[in-house]
Amino acid sequence: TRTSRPQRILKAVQRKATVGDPQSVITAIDHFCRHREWAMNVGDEKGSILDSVVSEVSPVTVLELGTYCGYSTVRIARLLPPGACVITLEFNPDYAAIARQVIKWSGLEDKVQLVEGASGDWIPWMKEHFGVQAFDLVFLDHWKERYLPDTKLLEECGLIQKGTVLLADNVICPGTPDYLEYVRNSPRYNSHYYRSHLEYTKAEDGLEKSVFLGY
Ligand SMILES: O=C(NC/C=C/[C@H]1O[C@@H](Sc2ccncc2)[C@H](O)[C@@H]1O)c1cc([N+](=O)[O-])cc(O)c1O
Ligand SMILES: [Mg+2]
Repeated sequence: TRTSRPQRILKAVQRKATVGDPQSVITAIDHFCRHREWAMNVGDEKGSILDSVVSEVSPVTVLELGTYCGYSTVRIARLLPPGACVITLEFNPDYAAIARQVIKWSGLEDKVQLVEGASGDWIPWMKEHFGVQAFDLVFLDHWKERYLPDTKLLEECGLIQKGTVLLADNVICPGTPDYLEYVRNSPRYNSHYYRSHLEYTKAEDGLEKSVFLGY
């Protein structure tokens, strides 16, 4: 049967990128998705905003919800200092298998912990299983209807503390209205919208950065 789109993205990485060079992996995926087949990576334009937030926060522990092919995982991990890591949750085993190979090709496997499973099942175990005290940065890019329930779950589990930064993709397209309403109206978050475009297109989209102010 036909290969899957994630398999074709991995092939593009293996053909065009240099092992151990994360930037070449990012460039290969962006070129493939801009000129061959669109795919739901955060992309180069929103990716630059993601980079600036990661650099500004300089996080020790990052949680990514929704790995897909590992594009944003590589973008985040390449900016982390030694000792810092990103835990990324992926529900689909086929996507997870591709992402592991993309992350390995970039040479960043030591900074990444890819966990197969659903965010709702894994978040309550984060402290016990990974020894996480609280996340410095959370990148939300999974099922859009899970953004709000998972944020509330992270709060309940004490994984969001004063200063934790939430960065959410697709708050305009496909859109996460209930999440946006929550973080923008809650007195416990300071929110900012970074206007941009849906990856590889001219449609509007953006990232919402929300800093937790504590209880
Ligand atoms: O639907 C989108 N993203 C959903 C992403 C979902 C990813 O997260 C898990 S679900 C999961 C992972 C972890 N825990 C629970 C569920 C899926 O297996 C997929 O890898 C999307 C759509 C568009 N678009 O234009 O249509 C653009 C984007 O940038 C998008 O991110
Ligand atoms: Mg997205």
